[in-house]
Amino acid sequence: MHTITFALAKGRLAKTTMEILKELGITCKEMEDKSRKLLFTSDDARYQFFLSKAQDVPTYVDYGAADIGIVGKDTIVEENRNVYEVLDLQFGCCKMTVAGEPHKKALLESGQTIRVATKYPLIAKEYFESQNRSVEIIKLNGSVELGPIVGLSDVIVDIVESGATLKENGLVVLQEIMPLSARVIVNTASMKVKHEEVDHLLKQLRKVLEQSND
Ligand SMILES: Nc1ncnc2c1ncn2[C@@H]1O[C@H](COP(=O)(O)OP(=O)(O)OP(=O)(O)O)[C@@H](O)[C@H]1O
Ligand SMILES: O=P(O)(O)OC[C@H]1O[C@H](OP(=O)(O)OP(=O)(O)O)[C@H](O)[C@@H]1O
Repeated sequence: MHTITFALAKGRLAKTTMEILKELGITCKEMEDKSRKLLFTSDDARYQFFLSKAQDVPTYVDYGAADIGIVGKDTIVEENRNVYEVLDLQFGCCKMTVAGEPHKKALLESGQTIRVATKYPLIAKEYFESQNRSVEIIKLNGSVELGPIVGLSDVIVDIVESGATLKENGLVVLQEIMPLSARVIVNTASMKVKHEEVDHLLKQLRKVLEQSND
């Protein structure tokens, strides 16, 4: 029996991720303490897990420091690591979009070079390349909607969930890039060496998803 190590994304996705693991019977009393400890062992000692910055989850999984990761599709695409994406967990659902002031639609559809502010430079680059659009990408680290408002950029590439942030700032979705949700990623070597354990976990996860869809 191999121990399986999970890398889990901190932030928005963490609560539901932990609830799903609980449904699989993977619990960790230790984690409920408010300590500075980072790496935890499950109560049955079969699993280890840790929470990290979402962007680091694919890195841990790529290097095999974690066998399995749970993280948003946006992070998987942007980090572009060598990992297997094996399951859509169907929560944390939102969309990657191009957004801006409504009158920027014409500029976006023209041949002119446009400025794009984003936390996701790779996703933006690949999207506009696929559209044969020439763009200048400006990397921001948060509150990306400020870009068009203060005149830093023409448009943004960013996540939209309820649309409230766009609306409150006079922006609209101009183009949809891709749907997003939390996904399971697996280290390529663990997929072979720990096949039995990984396969068993994925089967259980699929069952949990089916039950929640009923
Ligand atoms: N409204 C939303 N905005 C952003 N991300 C969302 C939203 N809804 C779901 N998600 C998912 O949650 C993940 C981001 O969660 P998190 O709380 O860590 O966000 P963050 O604000 O980008 O974090 P950071 O502080 O590291 O920049 C995204 O990768 C995405 O897959
Ligand atoms: O469509 P909505 O429901 O309004 O959600 C989308 C907003 O939430 C995220 O920002 P976040 O709160 O993570 O802050 P950040 O911009 O600082 O990353 C995202 O970048 C959008 O700004």
